[in-house]
Amino acid sequence: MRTRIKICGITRLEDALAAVALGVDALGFNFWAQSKRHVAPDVAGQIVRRLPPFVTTVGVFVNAMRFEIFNVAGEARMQAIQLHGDEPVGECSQYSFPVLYRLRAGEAWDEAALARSQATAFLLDTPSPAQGGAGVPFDWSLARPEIAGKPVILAGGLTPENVGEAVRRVRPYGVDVASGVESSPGVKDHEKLARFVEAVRRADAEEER
Ligand SMILES: O=C(O)c1ccccc1N[C@@H]1O[C@H](COP(=O)(O)O)[C@@H](O)[C@H]1O
Repeated sequence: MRTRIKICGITRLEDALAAVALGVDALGFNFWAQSKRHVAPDVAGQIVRRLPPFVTTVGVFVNAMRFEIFNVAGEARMQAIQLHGDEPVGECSQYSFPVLYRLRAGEAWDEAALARSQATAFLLDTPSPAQGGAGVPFDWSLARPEIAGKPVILAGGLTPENVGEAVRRVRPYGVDVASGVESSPGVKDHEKLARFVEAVRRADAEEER
């Protein structure tokens, strides 16, 4: 299986186009005002208008009100949303968008509630005082390819150097990275992007042999 790749924290068109040219599957736009990678909805919308088809745009929200999520996701032309705060998992059913729901690795989950939920996938991230994007990996033995029958997207401190090992060990549906492919917050390093994608593809190819 080809591991899907999401590059999160896009704030600039050139970074979005570089990631797409490398064949990534999804781009994340962070609408949490306190994020170092925050992007205004109109700026995100202008970037999205310049993207080719078949690239999923994901709006990242932290404890936002429903009406704000609908307004921002609409204006910025998001195709999916990521709930990355303390939202209860039942909140996923309130949206017509596919929802990536963040789980903190190592916490005790109510698997039955997760299975009943309308989450499309679970984004498994490092528990951290910062809501996300801290660049800190967690113990991957806590991860698995699926949780409650839904695909897992592995996140938290992934880099071009460690993502191959992460994919080999966890075999997640997808991987997600923000800080590990940056030169500074919100600015992607295109060489790191290329090495990240290549490391994932190499791990995928090893699995196929
Ligand atoms: O990136 C952020 O600033 C951020 C802020 C608030 C919520 C989520 C955020 N990013 C998400 O966190 C994961 C892990 O980031 P990193 O790779 O460890 O830097 C990232 O994949 C984003 O989805």
